[in-house]
Amino acid sequence: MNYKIKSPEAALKAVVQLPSSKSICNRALILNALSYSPYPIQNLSDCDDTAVLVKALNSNDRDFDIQAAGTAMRFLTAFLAKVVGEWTITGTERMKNRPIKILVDALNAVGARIEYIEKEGFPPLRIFGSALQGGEISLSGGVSSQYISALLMVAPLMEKGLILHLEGNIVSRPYILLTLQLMEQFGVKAEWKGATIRVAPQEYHPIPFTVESDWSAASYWYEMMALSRQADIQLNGLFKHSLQGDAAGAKLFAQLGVGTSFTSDGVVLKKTGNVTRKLVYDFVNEPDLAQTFVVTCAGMNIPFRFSGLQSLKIKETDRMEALKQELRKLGYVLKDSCNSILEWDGERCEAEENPVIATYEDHRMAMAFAPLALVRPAGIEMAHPEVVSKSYPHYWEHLAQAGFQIEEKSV
Ligand SMILES: O=C(O)C1=C[C@@H](OP(=O)(O)O)[C@@H](O)[C@H](O)C1
Ligand SMILES: C=C(OP(=O)(O)O)C(=O)O
Repeated sequence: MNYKIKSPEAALKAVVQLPSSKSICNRALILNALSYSPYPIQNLSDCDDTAVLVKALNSNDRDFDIQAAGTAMRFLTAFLAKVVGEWTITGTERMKNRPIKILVDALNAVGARIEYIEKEGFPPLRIFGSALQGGEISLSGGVSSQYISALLMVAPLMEKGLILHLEGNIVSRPYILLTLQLMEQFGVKAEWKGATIRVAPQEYHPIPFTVESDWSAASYWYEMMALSRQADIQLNGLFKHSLQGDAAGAKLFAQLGVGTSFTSDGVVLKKTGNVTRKLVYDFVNEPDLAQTFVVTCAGMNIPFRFSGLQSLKIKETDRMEALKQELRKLGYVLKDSCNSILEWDGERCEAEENPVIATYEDHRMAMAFAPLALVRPAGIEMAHPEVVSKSYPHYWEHLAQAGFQIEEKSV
C-alpha cells in the first residue's frame, strides 16, 4: 500500500504529543533491569524498537528477534553476555548486515563468549552468558556509539569495572553522554577524560523514571514549520535542558527561519523569516537529523553542504544513497563525497512525472519526505508508509489531525 499525502487546505495547525525518545526508553529499560527496579518506566514508547526490547526482557525465551532495532541489538548483546545461560539474538535481513564485530570483540576481551551464527562480524549471535571480569580495552569510536553505550551500561557490574580507550573520531558522542547521564541517575558514576572512559565496579539503584519526548521526532514538525507559509505548531513533552543530542535541531532550524519558545508543556514553533542562503553543518553528533535537514533544504530551495555523515551508510539503509535516489525523482541532483559528505548546489534534473518515494525500511525516509507535501501541489506519494512504527507509530495519525489529507493507494 502507498500513501498519497496532500497539504492541509487551511493553515497547518497542530498540538502534538510526540512519542517518547526510543533512545532514552531503551537505556531506561536496560538500567531498570540491571537495577532490579520495582518501578515501571513512565511514558514508555509503543514504537517497534522499544516494544522488541520490552518483549525480550520480559520473556522466558532463549532466542530473541529484535527486528530492526539497532539499540536493542547492541544493548541486549552486552546485557545477555552477563546473564548466565545460552542465548541467541537475531533481527531483520538489514540487521544481519549491520556490523557488530567491534562490540563482540570488546565483550569477548572482557570475559564474554559470543559467537557468530551466520556471517563473521554480523548478527545473528550466540551468547554464552556468564559473569564478566572487565578490565581495560581499546575500541574504535568511529563506527557506532551504540557499542560504547552497550558496554558502559554493563560496565559497573563487571568484576574489575571497565576502562575504555576510544580510538579515532567519535561518532554520535551525545548518545554516549546520554548513557552516562542516565547511568548517573541510576546511581552509577563514570569518568570521561580525553579519549578514556572509566567505570569502577558499582551497584545500580532503582529510581522512578519518566521518559522525555523525542527530539528526533520533533524535527519533522520543525520541517513542516519551515516548509509551510503559515503554521501554528506546539510540541508537547520536550524539555529545554534535554539530555538528547538531537535537541540541537532547534538551533539549526533557527537558520531555516523556525524559532523555538519553551513553555511548561514543551515548545511552540514560530516563523521568524530569517533564512540562511546556504546551510553548512557537520552532523557527526546528530546523524538522525541529517535526513530531515537534507529534505527541508531541498524543499526550501536552499543549497547545503552536510558533513559527518559516515554513520548513515550502516543505519536502517544506506541513507546517503537513499536520499540521493529519492530526491533525484523529485528533480534534485545531490552529490556525495568521501562517504561522509552530501551537498546540493542547486542543480536540478527533470523530475519524474508521478514519483513514488521509496522508504527502504527506514522510518526516517518516510517521516522526512512526507512534509514535502506542503510545497508540492500534487502532494507526495510514498511506498510502505508503515515503516514509521520503528520510532513514531502515530506519525500519520498526527499528520491527519494537523490537516494533511492522506489517501491510501493500493499498488
Ligand atoms: O544510542 C542511541 O540511542 C542511538 C545512537 C545513534 O546511532 P550510532 O551511534 O550508531 O550513530 C543513533 O543514530 C540511533 O538512532 C540511536
Ligand atoms: C539509526 C537509527 O536507529 P538504530 O540504529 O537504533 O536502529 C534511527 O532511529 O535513526
